[in-house]
Amino acid sequence: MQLIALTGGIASGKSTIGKKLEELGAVRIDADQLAREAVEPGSPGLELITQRFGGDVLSENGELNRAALGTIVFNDTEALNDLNTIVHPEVRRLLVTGIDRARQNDLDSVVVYEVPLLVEAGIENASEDLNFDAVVVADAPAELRVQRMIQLRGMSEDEARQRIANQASDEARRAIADVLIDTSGTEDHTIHQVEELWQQLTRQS
Ligand SMILES: CC(C)(COP(=O)(O)OP(=O)(O)OC[C@H]1O[C@@H](n2cnc3c(N)ncnc32)[C@H](O)[C@@H]1O)[C@@H](O)C(=O)NCCC(=O)NCCS
Ligand SMILES: Nc1ncnc2c1ncn2[C@@H]1O[C@H](COP(=O)(O)OP(=O)(O)OP(=O)(O)O)[C@@H](O)[C@H]1O
Repeated sequence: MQLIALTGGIASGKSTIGKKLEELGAVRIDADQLAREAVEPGSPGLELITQRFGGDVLSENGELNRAALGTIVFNDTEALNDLNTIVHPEVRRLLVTGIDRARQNDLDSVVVYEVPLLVEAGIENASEDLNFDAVVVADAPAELRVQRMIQLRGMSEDEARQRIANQASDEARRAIADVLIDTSGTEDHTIHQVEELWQQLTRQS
């Protein structure tokens, strides 16, 4: 089994790359998805969030109101740290379960862990004991990512900049990259690089 970390800033194209790798045969594990599972209704994670942030972060049906919580935590570093402390251990547990499952299903599988926060506090320890075979970084300038968030996701410019301000710098991510995928061009350009990466990965195994 090969374990690949796929990281990048918000709206850098991680999902575009992760989905293509999955199409080519990789097992994709998405940290954002695991973070959602960690706070499903009835979960200890959601209970802890309600204790810390109050009932206003729940919607009427008892689910997490993500927009409300996002507005709080992306404007308050301490609140974001508290949220990370609640959610990240459970993400980590779900990740290890996912990796074990992939290994049991196929010893030769290529597992791609798509994780926005690999170099930030909370998740960075992952690289030490998980032993990634390679770290792939989706790389596009922050300004371009702001434009994507505004145009494609309907975010305000302030919101988009706040999200970026709460993440590591492009330089910090580049410093841990074994493979850099330039996502500043067309999607076809990105996909082409992913196909080349897949060829390299499967030649090795
Ligand atoms: C604050 C929440 C509810 C906002 O939800 P929302 O649906 O608006 O965003 P979503 O979860 O889809 O995340 C979108 C992107 O925001 C960025 N982001 C999310 N969480 C964080 C964080 N803790 N720190 C910095 N950036 C973050 C990432 O680039 C991510 O890909 C949610 O992001 C959350 O629960 N975050 C804490 C858990 C976490 O760290 N998730 C990231 C992967 S483990
Ligand atoms: N060259 C490119 N490579 C990848 N995505 C691109 C490119 N050009 C434009 N895009 C668009 O930019 C957006 C990138 O979103 P994507 O969900 O792949 O990023 P992400 O890094 O997973 O974001 P998030 O951190 O929010 O999960 C998509 O809407 C995609 O269509």
